[in-house]
Amino acid sequence: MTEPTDITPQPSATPRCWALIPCAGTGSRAGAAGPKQYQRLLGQPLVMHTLAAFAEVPRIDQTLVVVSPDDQFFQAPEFEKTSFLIATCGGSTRAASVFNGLNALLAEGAVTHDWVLVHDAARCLITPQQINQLLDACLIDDVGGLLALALPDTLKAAAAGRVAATLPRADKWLAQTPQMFRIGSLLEALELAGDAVTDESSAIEAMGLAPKLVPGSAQNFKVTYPEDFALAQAVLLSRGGSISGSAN
Ligand SMILES: Nc1ccn([C@@H]2O[C@H](COP(=O)(O)OP(=O)(O)OP(=O)(O)O)[C@@H](O)[C@H]2O)c(=O)n1
Ligand SMILES: C[C@](O)(CO)[C@H](O)COP(=O)(O)O
Repeated sequence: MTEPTDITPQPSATPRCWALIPCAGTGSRAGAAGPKQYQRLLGQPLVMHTLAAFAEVPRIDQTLVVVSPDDQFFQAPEFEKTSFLIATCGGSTRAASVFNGLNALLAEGAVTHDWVLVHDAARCLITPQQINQLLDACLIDDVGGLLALALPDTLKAAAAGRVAATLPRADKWLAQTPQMFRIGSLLEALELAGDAVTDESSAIEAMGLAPKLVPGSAQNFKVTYPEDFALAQAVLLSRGGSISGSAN
């Protein structure tokens, strides 16, 4: 008698790496006319600079951009033949957008054992080299990790607008993105953590795990305030970028 065939889905021998780009924020602190991720830097929408970096990393199998349900930006004809996927499942918080995006990845054929690199659309100065450094550090790690910057300045605690204390900073890091974890672990962690967490690492930490800190770059800042647009464009220019398309 022949053994029954086991049709239970098995984790693939080599897990795939997906990128998930939360792009559903309103950019309220940036003071622009519309969402900051679509403001032009060197003539290109900010998020296109972000996506260009991921497109240059062969180990990223597929990139999914999470936008708000009413977002029309990627419906323009020029995006008909793009290499990335769009999911209109953005939520009211970043955590909700990421959670919904992870489920969209599973619907696209990802499995829970695969890796996901979650990266803010608004961090448009990320480089393929930095993404590769995170991959190198985390693909051999049980938990995963994130790009982060060791605190470069003296750290003060405040009370009513005055210094209350100078804090030790040797163990302090600024969290950046990408943040890289197994899809299944991150889904479970976000489900437990809820909407309050502001990054993926916080959710994983709440499960009692210690993500790896991978040194990033000060240039990988998040465009957050009005003055950040000019700074980001200056960095792009310093890397040899030139104005293309219609400048803003
Ligand atoms: N509901 C949300 C909120 C944020 N984001 C995304 O998460 C990234 C980082 O968030 P942040 O800089 O806080 O963006 P905004 O929420 O857009 O900015 P603000 O807080 O100033 O309104 C951005 O790429 C943003 O588009 C998202 O996908 N869904
Ligand atoms: C995820 C993040 O980029 C880490 O620094 C950041 O927390 C997201 O920004 P937010 O303003 O906290 O939503």
